Amino acid sequence: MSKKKPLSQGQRRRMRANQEKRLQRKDTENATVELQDSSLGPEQLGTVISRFGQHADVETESGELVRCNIRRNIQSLVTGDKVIVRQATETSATIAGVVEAVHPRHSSLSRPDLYDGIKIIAANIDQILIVSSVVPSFTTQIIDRYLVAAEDTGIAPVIILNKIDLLSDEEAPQVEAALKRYQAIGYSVYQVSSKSGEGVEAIKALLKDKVSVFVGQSGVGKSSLINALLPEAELITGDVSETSGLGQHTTTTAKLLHFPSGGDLVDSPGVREFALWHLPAERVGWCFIEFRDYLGTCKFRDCKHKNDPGCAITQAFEEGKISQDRYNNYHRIIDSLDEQRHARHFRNDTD
Ligand SMILES: Nc1nc2c(ncn2[C@@H]2O[C@H](COP(=O)(O)OP(=O)(O)OP(=O)(O)O)[C@@H](O)[C@H]2O)c(=O)[nH]1
Ligand SMILES: [Zn+2]
Repeated sequence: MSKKKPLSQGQRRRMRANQEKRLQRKDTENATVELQDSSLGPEQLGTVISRFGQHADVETESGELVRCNIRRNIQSLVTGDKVIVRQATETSATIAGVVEAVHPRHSSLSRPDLYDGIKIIAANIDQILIVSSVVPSFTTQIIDRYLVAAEDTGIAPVIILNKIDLLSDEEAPQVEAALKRYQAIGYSVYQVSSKSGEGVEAIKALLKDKVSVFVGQSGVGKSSLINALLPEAELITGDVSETSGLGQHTTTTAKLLHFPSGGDLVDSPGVREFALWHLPAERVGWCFIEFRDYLGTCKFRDCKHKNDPGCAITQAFEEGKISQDRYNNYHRIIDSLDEQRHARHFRNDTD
């Protein structure tokens, strides 16, 4: 008769751990079964209207807004995502559906995040509307920074100059010339006044059939412009607000809204603050779209495109193929990125 050897402490521990794992697995299996048992309907296509914690508000193809649980295997889910949902057939509970899967994104907006490195804040955006204003002063520096940030995402940027009711005859020629330079390199430019309504119809046409975000510095008139286009919008303020009777939650998360004249808006304080953060210098050059033809043809691979011998960018600038303004703004951006990097370096040193 063979006598079983008593288990060692280590073996006991391992066995116990395995049992616990098995039980946990059963738990999750049960949870899934429970959801299936609560009679979920067929799969439908939907769009994430907003995401908060473990839940998402999804608009189904039939236009219904459904608060959903999110399947655990879904790694990332943000406003604008196209999803497959199943709705509970008996919908007395607040949570009335499940997000089963996410379709691949054609674009995403992200911002730096203290913990994760990069945090995606919205998906499937078609165009970034860069709002600038003639007041307090018109400046291409800011526009170019936003253009670079937009080009980096691969989402098409459009330039909107707001408050044209305040444009003086004195300033007008200089502003017009700057806008023409943007058109010459391929950007669309719109001039509006959210106050007088001038140009607003053209913006409505621009928004149709697209998902747009408005970005720009504080005070340029983003809220005013959105109000002119979306009169019934509960504009995003970062306060707690209600979403279609589905209960209270904080809407600092991006939210998708429909324009009555067609097209969608994705908005949040975070989206509006979308800006240039750290990009490698080569990437900044590529984001100046008229530089692309010349990139890679400079004499030195690490060319700074400044006083370097054999620089194709500087040559193009000298030949008038790149404007003085854009050339200067490129160097301003590169210099400011260098400063940021130094500041970060210094902070890290003192940690
Ligand atoms: N004259 C004039 N004033 C405008 C126009 N659009 C906005 N304003 C004014 O500009 C100021 C700033 O407008 P907001 O819409 O709050 O600007 P914002 O870009 O949303 O600003 P933040 O909320 O700080 O990001 C307000 O006093 C508006 O009334 C315009 O077309 N013409
Ligand atoms: Zn160069």
